[in-house]
Order: sequence, then C-alpha cells, then structure tokens
Amino acid sequence: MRTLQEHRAAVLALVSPLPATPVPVVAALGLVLAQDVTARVDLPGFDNSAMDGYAVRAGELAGASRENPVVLPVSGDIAAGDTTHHVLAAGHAMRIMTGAPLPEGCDAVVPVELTDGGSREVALFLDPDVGRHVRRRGEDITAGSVVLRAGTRLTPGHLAIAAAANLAELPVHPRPRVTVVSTGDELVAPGSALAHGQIVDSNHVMLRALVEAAGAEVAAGVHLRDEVDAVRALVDAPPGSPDLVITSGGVSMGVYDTVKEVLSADGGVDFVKVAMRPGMPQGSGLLGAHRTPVITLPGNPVSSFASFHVFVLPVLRRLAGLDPDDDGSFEAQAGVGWPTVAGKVELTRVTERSGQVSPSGGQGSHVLGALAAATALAVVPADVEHVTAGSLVRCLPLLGQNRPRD
Ligand SMILES: Nc1nc2c(c(=O)[nH]1)N[C@H]1C(S)=C(S)[C@@H](COP(=O)(O)OP(=O)(O)OC[C@H]3O[C@@H](n4cnc5c(N)ncnc54)[C@H](O)[C@@H]3O)O[C@H]1N2
Ligand code: MOO
Repeated sequence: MRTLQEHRAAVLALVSPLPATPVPVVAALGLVLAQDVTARVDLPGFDNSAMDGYAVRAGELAGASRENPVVLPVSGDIAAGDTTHHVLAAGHAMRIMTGAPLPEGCDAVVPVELTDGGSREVALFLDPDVGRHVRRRGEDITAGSVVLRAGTRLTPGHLAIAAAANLAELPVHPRPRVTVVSTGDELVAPGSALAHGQIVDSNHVMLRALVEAAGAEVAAGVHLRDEVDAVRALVDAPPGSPDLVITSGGVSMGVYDTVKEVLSADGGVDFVKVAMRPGMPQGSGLLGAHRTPVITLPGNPVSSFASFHVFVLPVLRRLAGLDPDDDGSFEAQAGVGWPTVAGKVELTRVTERSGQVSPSGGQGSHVLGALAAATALAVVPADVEHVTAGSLVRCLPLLGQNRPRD
C-alpha cells in the first residue's frame, strides 16, 4: 500500500505548470503571473491636482487666511482630461479639477472649500506649503519598475495596478481545463424518476463544483456507463481536449469496475491502494497516445470529495503555476476526542468553531450530511488511533469555504 504522500508525489509528477500565454488584463482575475511585469508609464503620469480647487503659486499666498484672504484673478479652467499645455501666469490662479494636469508654474492647489469659489477672481483663505494637494508624477510607480512578480495570483487590486501601468495583457498560466467523467450504470441525472437501484449522479455535480471552486475550468462533463467501448473512447479522445481528466467510480474490486479494467489494460494508468480513509482505491497516469494526465477517484461520494482535496487540488495548483504545498492548511485544537483508523491517514470531516474542530457528523464514505456540514478535513496521521480532545490537528480547508486562501 502507498502512503498518501507517495501517491500525492506520483500524481504531481504527471504535470508541470501550463505554458505562459498573454491574457487581456480584464480576463486575468485569479490567474497566476508567469513572468515579472514592469510599468509602461509613470504613475501618476503627470503632476496633477488631488482636489477640486485653484492652482496657485504657493509663494503668492503668504499669510492668507479667512480674515486676510489673498485675491487673485482667475485666468481659466482646467478639467480632468484637458490635454492642452496650460501656463499659470504670475499673480493669477486657475480653477482646476481633481486629476487635472497642473499648469506650468503652479506648485500648490487650494481646495474650493477654502476659497469664495469665484470664477473671474477668487479670494483664497489658505497659505499652502509648496506641493500641497499636488500628486507628483511617478510618486506611486516609475516606468520600467516591476509592478507585479511572477507567481502572483491576480486579485482585483493587482489588475488595477496592471491596467493603470498601461498593460493591456498579462503573461499568465492559463486556467487548467478539466474533463469530469462519472461512471456507473446506476447513475441518473438530478431530478430523474429513480428506478429501484438507481441513484443520482451527485459526484458529477460535486466534482464540477470542486473544479470551479479550485479556480480551474470544466472542459467537458460526461457520464459513462460501465461499458468497455465507452471507456475506451475516453482513452482515445477525452472530450474537451483537457489538461487533466478526473473520473469517479469503477476503480475498486467489483466485476463491473470498467474504468480500472480498461485503463490498466491501456497501460498508462496505475491502480493502487493508498493507506488513507476514505479514498483507499486510487489510480493515476497518462491516458492514451495523447498522454493526458488522469486521476481516477473512487466512487463513494465522500471518498471522491476527500481524494479531490488531497490529490486533484495540488495537481490543479501546479498546472496553474501555484505551489501545490501552499494549500492553506492550518492547525486547530480538537474540540472533542474521536477514534480514527490505525495504520491509515484519516481525513475526518470537521467543522471549525472558535478555533476548535469537531467531526461534522457520521464519517461513513457514503454519508453526505457530514460532508455538507464540514468546513475542513482534519488530516490525522496513520500512527494515531484516537484524537484526544485538546490535541492539535492539521486541517485542510475545504474548497469553496470562506477561509482566506490565495
Ligand atoms: N471487495 C472490495 N470492495 C470494495 C473495496 C475493496 O477494497 N474491496 N473498496 C471499497 C472502497 S474503500 C471504496 S472507496 C469503493 C470504491 O469503489 P469504486 O470506485 O469502484 O466505485 P463504485 O463501485 O463505482 O461506487 C462505489 C459507491 O459509490 C456510489 N457512486 C459511484 N459513483 C457515484 C456518483 N457519480 N454519484 C454518487 N454516488 C456514486 C456507488 O453507487 C456505490 O455506492 O469500493 C469499496 N468496495
Ligand atoms: O477508501 Mo473507501 O473511500 O473508505 O470508502
């Protein structure tokens, strides 16, 4: 039997980061930068006003106050977006708006609230320092400087600075595209009339949602019956031409476990037992002549869900250009004690409350109630047989939860 770490290493060895590609800055949210990027312009690009008010020469307003205003003629208006090169004549003020370029000769701005608001001449009540309410060219960023580093997962703030630095496209690792395949003759779509022995294909919905919650894209989603020809067609040409195929079901010891039968014969996929609960039967490899990476997950819904978090998520992170190990794991205190299986890593579905974790309900690999209630998986090492209340356990946050992750 493999350890969880050994199988994780085996699946990670199947992939490398997807090659960098330029993507429009508006479409880059959540993607990972493949190279450092540098500003194309200074930010601000020109000296400009931080206030709606009057452009002045500070030295001409010495001693100005509400009681002793300095009155100057107003020689014009400058709006944001005005591309004319204005010059502030000595002994004059110009009306200026927030973001408008300063006229030559101006070294301070008096906010309109500290004036009488005049349009032909203005009484100014402020004796400003040089540079007051002025945003200097390049004070935020200078052209040619690195604004974002390779490896950054792009947030709205990152996109704002990239756009302001006048970058139309960013070199990123594209979003990994995943084909989700559920297998089994017993499966029908949600909302169907269920004949005896049939169940709803909930793994299909769950795995697609996990793919999206992990920041990847569903290339195609299919349900296959336990038929050799159907699985062989998947080997020959996975729908959606994905970067990764994930399957659920058909990997254990049953006589209708067609995924295992066909994919082992295909030669590219190894089926192994991993010392973990749930999720013992696993498979991975490179599918067919096109060598698309594939991870075969067990059919039991909780097993599929837990296996996704420990095997598929790191692979998606690596494809996306992220560190697979930087998965947001955290330590928490066990709020209660609970028994675990000896000799296998146990992935207990837990809920977190006030910094403590407790099992979220029944732990059978078919029990969806506890899965839906959980916020994390407690990763209990193989040599632990009983988690004692108050001990520290390592936890992996569940995808789609509102915990901070990059
Ligand atoms: N003799 C043995 N039997 C089993 C073993 C074993 O070692 N020896 N391992 C058990 C373990 S552990 C697991 S996990 C399962 C894995 O089985 P498969 O991956 O082959 O999955 P199936 O047999 O197809 O289904 C198992 C279970 O899950 C339900 N299922 C399957 N697909 C879906 C789906 N898309 N949506 C919802 N539910 C699904 C299915 O109806 C079964 O109840 O094998 C054990 N058996
Ligand atoms: O390994 Mo299975 O996933 O325990 O039910």
